[in-house]
Formats: sequence, C-alpha cells, structure tokens
Amino acid sequence: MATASPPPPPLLRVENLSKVFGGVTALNGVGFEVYPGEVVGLIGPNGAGKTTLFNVISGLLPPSGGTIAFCGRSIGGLRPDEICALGAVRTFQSASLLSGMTVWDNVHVASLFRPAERARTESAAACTRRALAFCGLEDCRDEIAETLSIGDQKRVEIARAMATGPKLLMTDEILAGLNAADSEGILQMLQGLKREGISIIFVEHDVRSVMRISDRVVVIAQGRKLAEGEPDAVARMPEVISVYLGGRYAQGV
Ligand SMILES: Nc1ncnc2c1ncn2[C@@H]1O[C@H](COP(=O)(O)OP(=O)(O)OP(=O)(O)O)[C@@H](O)[C@H]1O
Repeated sequence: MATASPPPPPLLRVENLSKVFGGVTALNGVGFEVYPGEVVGLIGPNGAGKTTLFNVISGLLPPSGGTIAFCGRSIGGLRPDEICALGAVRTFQSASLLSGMTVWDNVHVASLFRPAERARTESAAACTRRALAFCGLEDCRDEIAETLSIGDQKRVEIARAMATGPKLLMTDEILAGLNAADSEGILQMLQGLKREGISIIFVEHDVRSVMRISDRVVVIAQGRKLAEGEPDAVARMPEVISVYLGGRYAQGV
C-alpha cells in the first residue's frame, strides 16, 4: 500500500507570538504557518495587529514573547538585515524608496542584501536587471524613483524586495491608493512571484484581491487569531463576517 508523503516543513512558523507597547497588547498569542510557495492572506480590522506582526517577523521590532522560526531557524530578535539575508523581506504601507536615487540604484542597493548562496550564482547587477525586467521597469531605470507614478513606485518596491532573493515576501497594503489597472498589474506580479516558488503573506484591505490570490487566509482581530482556512470557507465564517467582512462581501455587493 502506498504511504502518503509527509507534508513539507513550513517555511515560516509563528508560535504564541505577542507584542506589547506599554499598556497596548498589539499581538496576543498569534500562531500560524506559511508553507513553501504558498500565498497566505492576512486580514483583519484596523488596529488588529497586521503591521505589528510584519514589524516583528521582519526584525523591525523585537517580540515580547513567543517564537518565530524561518527555514527551521529561530529568527525572533534578529536584525532586519540578518532576516532579509536569510530570505524573508517585507514592503511598507508607504513606499520606502531611497530619496533622490534612480530606480536602478534603489533596486541595486536591495540586491546587495541577497542571501550568500544567491550571491555566489548571480551578480548584483544581474540580479537588479532581472528584478527590473520582471517588474516591467527597464524603461524607467534611470529615473528618480520617487518621481514615478504611485503605481510604478509600488512596482519599484516589489523589484527591491525581489532583488533581495527572498523565499518569503510580506506585502503590507501594496494595493492602497492604486487604480484598477495598477492593482491588476501588481496582483499579476505577485502571482508570478508565487510561480517562481516565493511564498507571500499578503496584508490587504481589498478583500476581493485577498480571496482571489490567497491559498489560505488568516484573520486577526484585537491582536488574536480569529480564524484560518481556505478563502471561501473563511468568507462564510459568521465570526469573520461579524468582526470584519460584514454582510456586503458575502452578498457579492
Ligand atoms: N509603536 C507603537 N506604539 C504603541 N502602539 C502601537 C505601536 N504600533 C502599533 N501600535 C498599536 O498596536 C495596535 C495594532 O496596530 P497595527 O498597526 O499593527 O494594526 P493593523 O492591523 O496593521 O492596522 P491597519 O489595518 O489600520 O494598518 C494598535 O492598537 C496600534 O495603535
């Protein structure tokens, strides 16, 4: 009789994670996993703790408690550059482009943080060219990044993240402020990254986009995990409808 092969180990495992700011508990015992090549949508109301979760996973803030393992290694409390060099990278709600620098330089600087194993096989310039081509930015490589349209600035954000050679990309409201055409372009780019085997945690208030590209959805509210499951199942959960989605999403309005 054939035996089922065991599931792959998770790329990211977050267990019992907490983050306290003075009297505010922003994260309270949060746990979830991300598997290789998976897109995990992370949704929840304003102030739920989504950005704080990214800040802690990416090393911008130390956790108050709990564990974070990436590729089987504990990363809680490491510096952002150390976590980036291991292959976990994030984007910011507001584009964090380097002021006064061209698109090429913005992406090239990011490529210097790619993991050592990638650096052995691909030069920083080759890595930069590949990221620019993937994101459709070759024609504006010599322009000052912050003078581009908001849609193109978001592309540069993704190119910068891609140039670090990530295994995991965390995007924080990357669609905010974009028109429909730019949003569609970014969603297709994220789906392209998934096809390259990159896992994504997708924080977004545009729930339809989350449900469209996510393999699994995690819902947090008031710093706690409220629900988790496949997009359709999560969209039908009464507690998720009550706390975040409301009736309009379920009715397709
Ligand atoms: N540096 C900080 N100091 C104090 N409180 C903070 C800090 N950062 C976040 N918080 C608080 O932690 C809670 C979670 O905030 P967070 O920004 O992570 O939520 P969010 O889910 O990302 O919200 P949004 O969808 O509005 O971006 C909020 O109550 C917020 O005010």
